Amino acid sequence: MTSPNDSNKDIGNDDSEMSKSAPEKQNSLLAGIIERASKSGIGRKKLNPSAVESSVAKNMAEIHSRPTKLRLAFLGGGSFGTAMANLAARNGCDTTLWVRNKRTVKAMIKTQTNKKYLPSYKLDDRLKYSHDLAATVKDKDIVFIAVPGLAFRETLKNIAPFISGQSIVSLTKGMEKDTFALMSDIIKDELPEVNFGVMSGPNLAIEIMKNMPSATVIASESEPLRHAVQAALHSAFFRVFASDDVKGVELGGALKNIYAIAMGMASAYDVGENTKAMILTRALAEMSRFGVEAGANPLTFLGLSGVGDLYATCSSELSRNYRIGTMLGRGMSIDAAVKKLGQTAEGVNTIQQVHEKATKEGIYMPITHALYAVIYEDKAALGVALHLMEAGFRSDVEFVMAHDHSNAALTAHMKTSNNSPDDKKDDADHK
Ligand SMILES: NC(=O)C1=CN([C@@H]2O[C@H](COP(=O)(O)OP(=O)(O)OC[C@H]3O[C@@H](n4cnc5c(N)ncnc54)[C@H](OP(=O)(O)O)[C@@H]3O)[C@@H](O)[C@H]2O)C=CC1
Ligand SMILES: O=C(CO)COP(=O)(O)O
Repeated sequence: MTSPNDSNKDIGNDDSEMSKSAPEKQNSLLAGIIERASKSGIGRKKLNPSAVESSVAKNMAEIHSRPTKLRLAFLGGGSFGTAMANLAARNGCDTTLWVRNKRTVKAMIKTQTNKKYLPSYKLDDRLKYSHDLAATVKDKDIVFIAVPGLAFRETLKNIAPFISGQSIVSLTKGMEKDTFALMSDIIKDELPEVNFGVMSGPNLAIEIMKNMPSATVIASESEPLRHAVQAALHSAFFRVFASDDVKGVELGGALKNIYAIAMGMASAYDVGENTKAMILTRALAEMSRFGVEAGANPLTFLGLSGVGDLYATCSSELSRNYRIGTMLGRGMSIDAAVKKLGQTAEGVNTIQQVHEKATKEGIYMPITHALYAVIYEDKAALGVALHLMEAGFRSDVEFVMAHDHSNAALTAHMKTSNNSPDDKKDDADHK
């Protein structure tokens, strides 16, 4: 099994990428796509490589010959803010990336790289950098925010004096500490007049920097804002889909971090594919159950921001949440794991928020509660996992067949005759 450190080596040492110019990188990537596309036709209808090539090339040429005139600010110089700002600049938008550290800004201007978070990737020449928050935000069409959830409210308060008609789009996949507020809630609190949206999907920043085809979702009640975000970021390598279910899209991005930690932990125990599939699918059940209680549409969880992002983060060591889980599974404490990671892992706070909220409101979230017990109550992981497996009979997809209470009664009956008082208590907690 690869260790978190091994994966960091992969991430940081892609020197061949650095030495290539942007057109060279695009050409070699295109060649790779064309080669894979033509191979995929073997044994069936053969694809004509030149047709694929000309259609992709036409798409790229169109994008670059029609640069949108959108003026964009991206706040947050971590991996995701940088990756998204780079996409927008490459699409021809007038784009400024705000970074809080003055020295980092100087270094970025000089090297056109983000040495701390994306060290191997040359950023687009047209991307501008600034340490001046007011100047970055003023006179922009859209302000994208990609700071950690714990810094989101403070960032909004700081930009509030300079907001006069700009739209705000949150790229953050977290929750506020202790308030259970999502980023859209914080925007409504701090800037009640503003037009806003949230963007979320399976978007591992490094893969985006490598131009690996990816997709995301912009959710907003405002159709013009949805279209503007699509125009700003859409390219041959990055598709932007639209939704009007803000809550559902945002919760998909925030909740999946919990299960990425669980899956990282499971991987440290070398579990099989059946087990991973069970965790992933029951995680999706928990996410949609929780989402519905919060007013989201359960079908949203079947989209890119739900199952899409859940899959990406639960299966990749590029996910920081997954790496936290792996470290926990190997016996490290949560504090030590967070320190070693040195980057944002929103799931660490989200587990606590969701555990508390679900307990208070009686929402059935067994995986979240189990993970909380292991991380914060020092319960043995294997014992907790066994206990989870012994939980009562339930229906598979609750929106197809509602949970059957006669099964719950049967389970309770079996437990009373077989199990210990502790099990009884836990079972009752879960109803
Ligand atoms: N990375 C990814 O693949 C993806 C991340 N996201 C989400 O984007 C958000 C940001 O993540 P990401 O970019 O990866 O995080 P990183 O850990 O890579 O970077 C965090 C950035 O935020 C800055 N920052 C921290 N605190 C503050 C503050 N109080 N005020 C201003 N800036 C601050 C950090 O600055 P400094 O370096 O000075 O500490 C750093 O530039 C998260 O919610 C994450 O879930 C979404 C999709 C994909
Ligand atoms: O949200 C992400 C990918 O979609 C990034 O996940 P991590 O924050 O776990 O790295």
